[in-house]
Amino acid sequence: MSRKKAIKGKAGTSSPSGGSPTGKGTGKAARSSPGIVQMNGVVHPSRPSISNSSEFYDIAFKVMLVGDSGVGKTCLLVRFKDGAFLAGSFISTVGIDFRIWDTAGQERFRSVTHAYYRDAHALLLLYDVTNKTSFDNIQAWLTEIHEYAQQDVVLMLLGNKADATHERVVKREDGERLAKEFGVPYMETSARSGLNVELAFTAVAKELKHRSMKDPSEKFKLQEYVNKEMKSTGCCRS
Ligand SMILES: Nc1nc2c(ncn2[C@@H]2O[C@H](COP(=O)(O)OP(=O)(O)OP(=O)(O)O)[C@@H](O)[C@H]2O)c(=O)[nH]1
Ligand SMILES: [Mg+2]
Repeated sequence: MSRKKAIKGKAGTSSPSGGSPTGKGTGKAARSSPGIVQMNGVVHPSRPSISNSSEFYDIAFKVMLVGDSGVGKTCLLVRFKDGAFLAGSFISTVGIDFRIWDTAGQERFRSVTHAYYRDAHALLLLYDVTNKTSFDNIQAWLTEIHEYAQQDVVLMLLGNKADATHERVVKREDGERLAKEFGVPYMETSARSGLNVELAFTAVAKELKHRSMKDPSEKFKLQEYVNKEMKSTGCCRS
């Protein structure tokens, strides 16, 4: 059996309580529509999308995007989906099926979000580089993650909206420092320009695949991979 023949990915986005885990919100994003978005990346485009079924897949992962309301979780996911349809290596092998549950982020959905944490294999934790509050709330998000997510969940911190240079209030160095402090891989992204979007998902997928191998000959180092890939494409350090 080839474990490589197919990888099924599920992704969801979440911002419980319509903002931060502290309930403070970001201030910047007045609207609170933290939908839970589920995406099934289905290999074999000739097959119809198969939701809630893993019979065709050797490996199935669930990935969640979390962070304050308005940091760009939905945009990042949509950007990735479009990239996946357009970009080289994915185009011939991956079809994407989206199901969107727009939960509006009300308090009463918090328990739903917590249930998702428990099942998540990977979490992309986003803040918005133009929104200091969303950055300050990262620690609270990490507390929530430690409380509800699996202990060995793959976690990556993303500073999104890196394209918005004029509005930027959180420096890349600040993100790096925070990530180091908590031992979490980190990079900046932009759903608008596409900066590092595919890399973020690919890095997480590679880490998950590595972990799922029965006999991992060497440990996959997510941050090193990300740094190498950013350098080799000559992109995106600021
Ligand atoms: N400049 C810039 N704007 C972005 C980027 N990503 C998202 N936005 C904008 O930020 C706003 C919020 O984006 P969403 O993706 O809806 O945010 P969200 O995190 O899903 O928010 P909730 O669903 O409320 O939790 C939108 O107006 C987007 O256009 C980005 O990379 N760059
Ligand atoms: Mg959203």
